[in-house]
Amino acid sequence: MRYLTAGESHGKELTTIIEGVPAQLPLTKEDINESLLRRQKGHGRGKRMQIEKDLVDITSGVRHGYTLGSPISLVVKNDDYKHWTDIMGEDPLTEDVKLRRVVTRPRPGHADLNGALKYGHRDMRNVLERSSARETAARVAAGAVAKTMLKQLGIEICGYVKEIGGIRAREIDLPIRERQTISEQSPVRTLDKEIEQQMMDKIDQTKKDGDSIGGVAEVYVEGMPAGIGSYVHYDRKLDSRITGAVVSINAFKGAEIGIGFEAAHKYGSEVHDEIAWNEERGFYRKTNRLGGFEGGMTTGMPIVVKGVMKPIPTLYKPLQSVDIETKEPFNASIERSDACAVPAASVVMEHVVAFELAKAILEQFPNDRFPVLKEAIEAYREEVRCF
Ligand SMILES: Cc1cc2nc3c(=O)[nH]c(=O)nc-3n(C[C@H](O)[C@H](O)[C@H](O)COP(=O)(O)O)c2cc1C
Ligand SMILES: C=C(O[C@@H]1CC(C(=O)O)=C[C@@H](OP(=O)(O)O)[C@H]1O)C(=O)O
Repeated sequence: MRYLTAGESHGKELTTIIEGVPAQLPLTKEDINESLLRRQKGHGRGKRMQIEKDLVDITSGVRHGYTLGSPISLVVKNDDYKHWTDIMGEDPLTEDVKLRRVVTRPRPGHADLNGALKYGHRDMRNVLERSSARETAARVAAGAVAKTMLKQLGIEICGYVKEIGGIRAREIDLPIRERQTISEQSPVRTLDKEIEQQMMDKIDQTKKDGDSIGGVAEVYVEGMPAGIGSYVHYDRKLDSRITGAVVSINAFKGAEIGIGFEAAHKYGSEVHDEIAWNEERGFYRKTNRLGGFEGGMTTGMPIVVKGVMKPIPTLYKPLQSVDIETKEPFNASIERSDACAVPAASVVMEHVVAFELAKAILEQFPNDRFPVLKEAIEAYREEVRCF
């Protein structure tokens, strides 16, 4: 299974094409819309999210609520496009618009300058339109299809916020359903009610100061069978695929599995999870410090992945940069931006991880027809339990 996305931030629409989804998987647009709307929520976002109402149109690959096995295309309209037709439409730019709206001032921390150097664009709008995290709506749409498949295979996934601007959530051990409900109700999508208000205050203060903040999101998965992924080749190691997918999200700078970087200063006896066995579960680990992975394969324990998001680069508080035409230094000033998008990004992270998990499952089991896949996974789970 693979996917491509297309679309500019202020263009007409975003398109996602997913290839390799098995036939006969029950799939409706409500499954996808729920995810899209969740991505739009979260304290700290700017005015753009009040303009958009992300709803999907499934334009191919699904009939009467079931996938066909053919490519699935998903379209999400940009409601903001109507305000940008002179700049983003098909007609040539008028001189007046050129003077007013050509972007020659790169923002530190965004893709503007590198993209201009690479593709030779002197109007950096040609870069920022595609480098914008608006594209994450299209990725969430793909992930929602993957999540729908995983759910029907008994695999549940949830993303939430662990830290915003230095305010950390406590470690709270909850079953997946509670994680889903609690994070959903939280305006900052955290599981820790006690620090929720502090996180919001921090975001509000940062916004007042014209600055931005980042944080840490976590994704938790229950129900993945042991032995998904492989140790035999570098590009089949599922932990590396997942962390790669996390770092591919706009503004994500790192990812860790389980205790991650903490392992650097602990003894082996404090890190590795002891193996146990009982009739009901088969083999399991007594603890889960390694976050559900050993040797690039799932252990059957919950998967725990964290991702760190840097602060948003577009700041009201100006940072120094240099105009690419005049070569004069200037202080960047902006019209609108998110102050903190970690809550929204936790939803994006949930969906990119879901896609990688679903893809790994489809590589390992019969993947043409969903009912056959489901049976094969059930048989495999039983085989592993009785091993
Ligand atoms: C959900 C989400 C919303 C974002 N919103 C903004 C924004 O409003 N302004 C901005 O400058 N960057 C925003 N970003 C981050 C930029 O897209 C990102 O920093 C940029 O593409 C450069 O990529 P890099 O930070 O990964 O190097 C957002 C990221 C995410 C995941
Ligand atoms: C549109 C989304 O996020 C955008 C991501 C983004 C960026 O530079 O990454 C910049 C902002 O866009 P605008 O300049 O139009 O206000 C965010 O709103 C979205 O998440 O759907």
